[in-house]
Amino acid sequence: MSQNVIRIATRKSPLALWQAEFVKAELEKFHADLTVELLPMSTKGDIILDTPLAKVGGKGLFVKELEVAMLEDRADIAVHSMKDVPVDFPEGLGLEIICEREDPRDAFVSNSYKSISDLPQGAIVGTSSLRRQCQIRGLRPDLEIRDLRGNVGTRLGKLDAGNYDAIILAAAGLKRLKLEERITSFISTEDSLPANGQGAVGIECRIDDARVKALLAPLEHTETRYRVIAERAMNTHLEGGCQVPIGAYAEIDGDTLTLRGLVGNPDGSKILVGTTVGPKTDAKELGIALAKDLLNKGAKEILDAVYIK
Ligand SMILES: NCc1[nH]cc(CCC(=O)O)c1CC(=O)O
Repeated sequence: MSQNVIRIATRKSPLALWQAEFVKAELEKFHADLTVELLPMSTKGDIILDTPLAKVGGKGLFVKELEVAMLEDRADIAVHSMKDVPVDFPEGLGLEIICEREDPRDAFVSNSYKSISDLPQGAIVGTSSLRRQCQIRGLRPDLEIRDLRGNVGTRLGKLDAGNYDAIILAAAGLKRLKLEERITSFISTEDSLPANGQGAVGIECRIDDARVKALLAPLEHTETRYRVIAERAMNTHLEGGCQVPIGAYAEIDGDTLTLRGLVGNPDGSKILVGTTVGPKTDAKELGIALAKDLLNKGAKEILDAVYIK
């Protein structure tokens, strides 16, 4: 590849394109003579739209095609929402960069009600995330959760069509798409612990590509990396894919990292929580320690029951 071009493999959804454009702008800001090209493509996860995500299964539904493009040298990098990035990477590829995190919270969106607690008895809430479903049902067992698929615009359209009383989306996605005014209220991380990596964008590339790695280096955000490493380590140790009711959220104060974790069942009748605190440089160990703590409390039985369904 010519010395001053970087090709970004990206999904075609508005959010994926926003993220790719964001990385393009950042790269061009740091490297005045660099040309950044976007290579938009469809992934299996974009094509299978009529099946609930939890049933489609398969890690990396949204990333495989992008990875093949990098391995075949049709693209140099791929930009991902960290919460959708699988644990393992194909040989030759790695997650080189984690960019600064956007708002990690879940957002409550409704045309009629102000918040989860404002919803009437038996109201219908849209989400396809077992993690969100579990925590909402934990707060309000009377609510009815209905599946909600599609990209952010499609989901808002289904709310506006009257199919739901409220829907839950990641605040980061709405903010990035300049749809922040659709957020009725933010759900605190106490009421809905975010998914590991939520709100953070990561960049994958060929691990032996020194040229690209040097160009990407200024986009790294160290604090976000520690937080995401801790969250992902917890998830990995629990053997959680992206479609399980697991929440993991780390915050840093000075050199101290506090990681909170949650495992539950989809109907919210069982919810386990735990916290670990330690030096941020031990991020991975803190994540594993919290996973072990949750397993000791019975997380495995809860997760096994979810996987069987
Ligand atoms: N699961 C899809 C997905 N992947 C990343 C985001 C939002 C942005 C982010 O978390 O970085 C979303 C949408 C949502 O969960 O509402």
